[in-house]
Amino acid sequence: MAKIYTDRDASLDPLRDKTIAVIGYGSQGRAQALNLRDSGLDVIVGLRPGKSWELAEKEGFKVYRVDEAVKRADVIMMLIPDMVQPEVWKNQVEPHLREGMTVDFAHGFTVHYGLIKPPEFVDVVMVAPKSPGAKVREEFLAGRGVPALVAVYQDYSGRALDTALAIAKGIGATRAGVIETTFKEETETDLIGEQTVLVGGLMELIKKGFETLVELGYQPEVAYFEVLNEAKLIMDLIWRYGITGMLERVSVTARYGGLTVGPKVIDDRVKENMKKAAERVRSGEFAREWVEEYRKGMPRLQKLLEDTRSHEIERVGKEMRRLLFGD
Ligand SMILES: NC(=O)c1ccc[n+]([C@@H]2O[C@H](COP(=O)([O-])OP(=O)(O)OC[C@H]3O[C@@H](n4cnc5c(N)ncnc54)[C@H](O)[C@@H]3O)[C@@H](O)[C@H]2O)c1
Ligand SMILES: CC(C)(O)[C@@H](O)C(=O)O
Ligand SMILES: [Mg+2]
Ligand SMILES: [Mg+2]
Repeated sequence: MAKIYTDRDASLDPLRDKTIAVIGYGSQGRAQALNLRDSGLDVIVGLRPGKSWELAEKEGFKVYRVDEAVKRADVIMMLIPDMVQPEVWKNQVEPHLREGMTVDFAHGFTVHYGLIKPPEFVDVVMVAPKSPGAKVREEFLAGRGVPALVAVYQDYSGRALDTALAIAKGIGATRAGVIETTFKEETETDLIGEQTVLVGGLMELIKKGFETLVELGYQPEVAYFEVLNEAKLIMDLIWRYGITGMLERVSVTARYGGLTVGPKVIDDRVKENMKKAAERVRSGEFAREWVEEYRKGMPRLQKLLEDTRSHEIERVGKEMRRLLFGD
């Protein structure tokens, strides 16, 4: 049984009288910095000059260059993109680390795949929200939290887990539930999950469902409402009530059709494909490919993004979202 921590099991004490430097003010950085500050903790932000710097200052933070922020802090939160972390670490973080500091990650990628090798005199922990950054903030403001995973990679002080749990509490995650894991388990499950289900799988399922309806001659707007907009509404039912709970809340016709046809569409070959993707993550092959793509300037990523942007579902989606949300 997984070890799960909630608010009762965590205290903010390990972070009191400490300065936390949140490095990066993007998706996770902004959400976590704001939540930690609202939890009464001392937070500064480390960045390079640019839009994020202006935003963080506008939102009331003292902002410093990364090296300067590291010098002023006791706890460093590495919330910049995974591929950017190794260089920033080498040039601006590592040279200024002092004995007994804590370094926190929101994903284990760089440490697990050996792109960052922390010195032995610091605690190395991870608090990985199982959520996009915007929701980390939104749920916190609503008095709730998103679940997270917590892990200790290196326990120099003997109190690394307490510090990690304090971070989890400060960002609101213990309100929801925090599971203890390892850097390896978090890194591999996060990558496998986002590639096969959350980002890759969902996106492809919706696109292929849309293409199928449009190719059969149905109106693209009808197809959009059917397979994209309503996917969120059905997902909300699964999220809140579970799969059986969702089945209980759709028509008996949908229940029978879904249960009989679903496994024919998403068949065992899909699972075999998922296992292949998982193997590439577990062997480090995906990480090597991604590092290489990043070094080349990400031409493949740009091309794929452009193809996605020009897909018909995006054109129709823009119109339909204007109707739904007025934007
Ligand atoms: N995005 C998510 O929802 C999410 C969810 C869970 C975990 N994570 C993890 O959180 C970490 C941060 O990811 P993110 O998506 O929030 O990042 P992001 O892409 O939103 O980070 C952008 C921020 O990093 C700053 N930045 C970029 N390069 C920099 C540099 N050289 N020096 C200083 N600052 C720089 C930018 O100014 C900006 O403030 C990653 O490890 C990621 O895997 C992200
Ligand atoms: C939000 C996700 C997909 O869960 C996260 O893992 C990420 O990499 O952005
Ligand atoms: Mg991820
Ligand atoms: Mg994730």
